[in-house]
Amino acid sequence: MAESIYSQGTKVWFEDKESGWIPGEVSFCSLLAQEDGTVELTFVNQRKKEITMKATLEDIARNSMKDTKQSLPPLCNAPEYDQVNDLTQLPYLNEPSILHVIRNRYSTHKQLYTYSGIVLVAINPFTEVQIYGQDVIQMYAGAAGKKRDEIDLDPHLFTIAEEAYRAMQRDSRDQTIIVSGESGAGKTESAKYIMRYMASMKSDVSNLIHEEAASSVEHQVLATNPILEAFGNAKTSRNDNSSRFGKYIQILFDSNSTIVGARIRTYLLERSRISFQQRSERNYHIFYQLCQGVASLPDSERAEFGLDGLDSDLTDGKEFRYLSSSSSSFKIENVDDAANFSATRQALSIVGIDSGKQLSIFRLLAGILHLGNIDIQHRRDTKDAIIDHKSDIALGKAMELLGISAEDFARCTTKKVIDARGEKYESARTVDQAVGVRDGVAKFIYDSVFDWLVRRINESLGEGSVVEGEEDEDRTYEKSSRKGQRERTFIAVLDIYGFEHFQTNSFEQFCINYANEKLQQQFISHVFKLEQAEYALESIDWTTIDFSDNQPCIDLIEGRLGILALLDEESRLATGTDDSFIEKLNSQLKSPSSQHKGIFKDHLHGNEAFTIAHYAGDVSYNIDGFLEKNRGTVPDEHRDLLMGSTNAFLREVVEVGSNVGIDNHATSNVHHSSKAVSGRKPTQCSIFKSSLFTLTEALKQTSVHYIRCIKPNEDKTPWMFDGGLVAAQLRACGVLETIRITSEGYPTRWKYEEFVDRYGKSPTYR
Ligand SMILES: Nc1ncnc2c1ncn2[C@@H]1O[C@H](COP(=O)(O)OP(=O)(O)OP(=O)(O)O)[C@@H](O)[C@H]1O
Repeated sequence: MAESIYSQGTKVWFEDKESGWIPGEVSFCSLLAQEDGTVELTFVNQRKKEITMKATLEDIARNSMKDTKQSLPPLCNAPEYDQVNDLTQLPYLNEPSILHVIRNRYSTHKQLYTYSGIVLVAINPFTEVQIYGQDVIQMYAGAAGKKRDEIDLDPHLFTIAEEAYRAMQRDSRDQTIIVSGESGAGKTESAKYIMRYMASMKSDVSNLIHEEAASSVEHQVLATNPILEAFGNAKTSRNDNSSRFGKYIQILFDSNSTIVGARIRTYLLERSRISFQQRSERNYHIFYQLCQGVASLPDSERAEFGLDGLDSDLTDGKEFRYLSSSSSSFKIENVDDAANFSATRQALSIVGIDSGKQLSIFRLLAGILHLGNIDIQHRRDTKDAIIDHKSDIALGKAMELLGISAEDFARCTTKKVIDARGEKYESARTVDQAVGVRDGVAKFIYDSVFDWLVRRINESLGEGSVVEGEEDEDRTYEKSSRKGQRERTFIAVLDIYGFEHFQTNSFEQFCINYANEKLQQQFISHVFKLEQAEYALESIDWTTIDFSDNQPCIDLIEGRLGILALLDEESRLATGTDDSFIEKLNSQLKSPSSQHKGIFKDHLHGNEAFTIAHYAGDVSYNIDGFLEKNRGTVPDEHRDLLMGSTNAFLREVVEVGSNVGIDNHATSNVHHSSKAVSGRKPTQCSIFKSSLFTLTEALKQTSVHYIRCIKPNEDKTPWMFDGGLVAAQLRACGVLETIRITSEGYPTRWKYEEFVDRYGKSPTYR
């Protein structure tokens, strides 16, 4: 059979600098030496270039040249496969063939979705497409219970939603739909369509989307979207509505498969955005909504908040430092912040956060904005920090809103208390330190407000005040839920940031890529198991097939003496700095005998960064700010000030914010059965690690479905397909890896009849 693979006229793909891949064909082939089966192959590509290669039949069968390890050109599929719904139906599974099908479906036929086995590949259209209406929902719901190839419907998000719903009903088992992809790829939009689909299963969805004041559970579940977006999304250079946190939303169903509530977990809200935004980016939407919508608030609050003046012409009103670190306009094209403010308020009311509580939230947000306007200067001739008197008004306003004494705040911010063998004395902070403390307080309050909101939504939508992680142990399928109904199973949507690799990568990318390593591991083992199951079904020997596991990379990050452990150790030392952290990394992880050799790599530019060989490629992390971001907390004096505030809501919020970390940490310590680190404030990475642990454990208990969102071009242009960009994302999200696994085994799949039809003929070598 090997002889006929590259017979004359066979279509192949060639790598091309300009277009990624271009077609070509075998123009001539001859068997040079019968004894070792050496064949000379001549190809001509689309650019009329001739390429000649010598290969043995063994090389051809293996698809790589033994001597050079060079690959032979991948084979092209026949044109009738150009639009297949499922990539795994391709007789030849290789990168160019996959790209060709996806490109053809997307750019020519305006089809966003393609299956790749258990994965749905979703390409962002960057324009409105009429495929999510009630009529379409009904079509997909109408196909209930049928297999994909038994229905005459295009691949769709709704197929995945429907499959999850039916599997939940059939198996009484929890389901998770993992939606991943890079920023702007369409995860949040996809997650919303799936949630709408679920919400519509027993209701009239047109009501759910348009009706103003319904209070059905479905409506409450959908109302979580605008709330989370207002508080957790921001304009970034890549996406005007970018989610700056990960979320796992479980939609809870009773035994009649009716929605009875929802439960939300969130991961790692980006805190740094509160005090600083890059050029052309914004702070969280809610701040602009509040400034633009303040006119709609009662007069007393309007005066108290001190935001007036901003509601006239925001483009040149940059009164608030926290909203003006980027030089861009405050406005987002086609976004009406004032209208969105009323939508956010309405959604808050729907989930049971009344207007009194809403004002309490806005009071804290206004407090944060004024806090940012407190100027910190040098005391004359020294480096010591003092609060500039010109910002006394901002200080007064911020502290009035936060219910804290301005004098106490000013003192604690400019001076720190040092405890030297039981004797306490005050020492001045530098300006940088004081600014860091001021911003740290703002970030801490905002993060706590976010945690509080999530907890309130969970209480109101069915979870009660269950601590994250606890319910995984305690939970039974018959756990009682709200309104006296019984929660039986859930369908969850995990909307999580994909693998990130920027010019400069920091703590956030490190955490995100760590999460992706964990999810990738589960994904690959899932795919591998399915592959094995298929071989078993066909009675094919699969014992020789191996796949590369990313466990060594996970060990490097979360192992006992791995990067996270060293980061935490250094963060807890009063003397710890970013420099001492990287020195520690280098000394502990870089020795020639280290088990992490090849995964923890030298950085070309010395001690500013470290490099990890991730499954999706090498990423260098700049260590600047790692420790500060990881500590992520406020000094004890400030915590005391916040906890002693006369603003009862701030106290409540700070309590929730402080406990989220501690609960997580305690849970993770139980899980890992290591000694509880009592009295220590959990660091950001330890909180993240334990919430990831809880997540991966939860995923193991559910049946998982995968949606990989892909950004087809950087310019957000509808129907434009940049092959190189798409290939990189398919690699990062594991689609190409699954193809590789398949290729390690049996990459060519023909139906018996097709096989006889093609290979039943005699070889065509001359
Ligand atoms: N199915 C779709 N139909 C039409 N437009 C879409 C669709 N999916 C995404 N978009 C467009 O792409 C933009 C980015 O999508 P989305 O916010 O869902 O990306 P994301 O992957 O969640 O990004 P981030 O990680 O930054 O939150 C949307 O605001 C919308 O304009």
